[in-house]
Amino acid sequence: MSQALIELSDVDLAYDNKCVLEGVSFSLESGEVACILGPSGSGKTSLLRALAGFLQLKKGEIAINGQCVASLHTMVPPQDRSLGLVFQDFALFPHMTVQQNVEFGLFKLTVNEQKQKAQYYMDIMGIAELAAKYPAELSGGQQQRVAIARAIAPEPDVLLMDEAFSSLDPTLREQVTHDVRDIIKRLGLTAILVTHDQSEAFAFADKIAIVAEGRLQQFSNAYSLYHEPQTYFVANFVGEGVFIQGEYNKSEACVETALGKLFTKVVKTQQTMQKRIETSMISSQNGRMDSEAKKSTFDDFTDKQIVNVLLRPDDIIHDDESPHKAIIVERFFRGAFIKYKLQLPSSLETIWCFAPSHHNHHIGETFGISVQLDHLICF
Ligand SMILES: Nc1ncnc2c1ncn2[C@@H]1O[C@H](COP(=O)(O)OP(=O)(O)OP(=O)(O)O)[C@@H](O)[C@H]1O
Repeated sequence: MSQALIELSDVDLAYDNKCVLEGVSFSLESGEVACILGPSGSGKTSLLRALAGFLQLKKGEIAINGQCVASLHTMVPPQDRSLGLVFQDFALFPHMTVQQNVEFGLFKLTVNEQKQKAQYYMDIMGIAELAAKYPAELSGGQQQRVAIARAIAPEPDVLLMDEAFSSLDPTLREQVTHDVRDIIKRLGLTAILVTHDQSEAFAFADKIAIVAEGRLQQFSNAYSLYHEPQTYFVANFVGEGVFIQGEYNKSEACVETALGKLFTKVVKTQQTMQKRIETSMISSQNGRMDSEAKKSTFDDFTDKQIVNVLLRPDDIIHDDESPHKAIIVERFFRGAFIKYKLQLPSSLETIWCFAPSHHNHHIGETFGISVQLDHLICF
């Protein structure tokens, strides 16, 4: 098994004994790209600062390349951690040209080597023709490329970026995010980006660490975060979706909701407080149950227990043949599809539904819906 390049073990962070994050553990292998994602004030930047060597740990350990760089009693300074840093405001030296900025971290090399290496990374970042310009003469996107070239030119083990794309306008941002990921992957760099923007995290990262409510909620790839959320917070935070209530029916081994009976199999997760159910099939219309569901156990649930069932807009299909009807309370035209907010008449709960754009209905109309998903998440 390959060794982790970065390993955080049971890390606690605090300011003046006020805890920000507790028990954070995850690891990254060489060449992996990760994002730290979470709401404002959740501790993303604090975690990056701890990785960079600007914030002392309260507990736990951070190792880079197998060497402990941070613990309660250890704080290897930033310059000795083999890191490249890119900040939200790029922090370029305004009195230096692009070339001088990129050469800045190469002071240990001869002048010739500095020029060659700077040229190489300016070429890679597509900024070679800007070499003689000053930061004030560059666009935001160009400044960002210079900041990354400066950070990676000394060939650090790890590239750390704090909201590195957030000052770019949305169109440029999507393209630059894509290009930078491409370059990072081509160079085989290991990188961590802090962001509050989930679509940026989805586009950029192999793995995403979601921090909120004082802890690491989940560390996994985007698909797992969306389809297999481990906590109620992640289910709510990632993607779009709502919870509707259901009642666990032990004798029929299903969850009864306003959209019919959902037949399920229980999947054990690390969570002890929260329960996740995975359906092998939804049979709200015909009451069927597949063989996997029959084999299931429901040890975590008691009969008639009320559970919250996560429904994503893409789980709800406009289906006029369905016995389940819903009233359109809001609609958002999105070009290729329409996003409808629907109210279920029997429970007054609201759910979302994506329908193709030609399924053009208006507020107040009622239409048929069915649930179509291969797994279902309940808490
Ligand atoms: N130097 C500091 N001294 C005291 N408290 C701090 C300090 N820096 C951050 N905090 C607090 O720590 C918590 C986490 O802050 P942090 O900046 O890490 O969050 P964040 O997720 O990066 O937020 P944002 O997305 O808004 O930048 C916040 O409650 C913040 O007020």
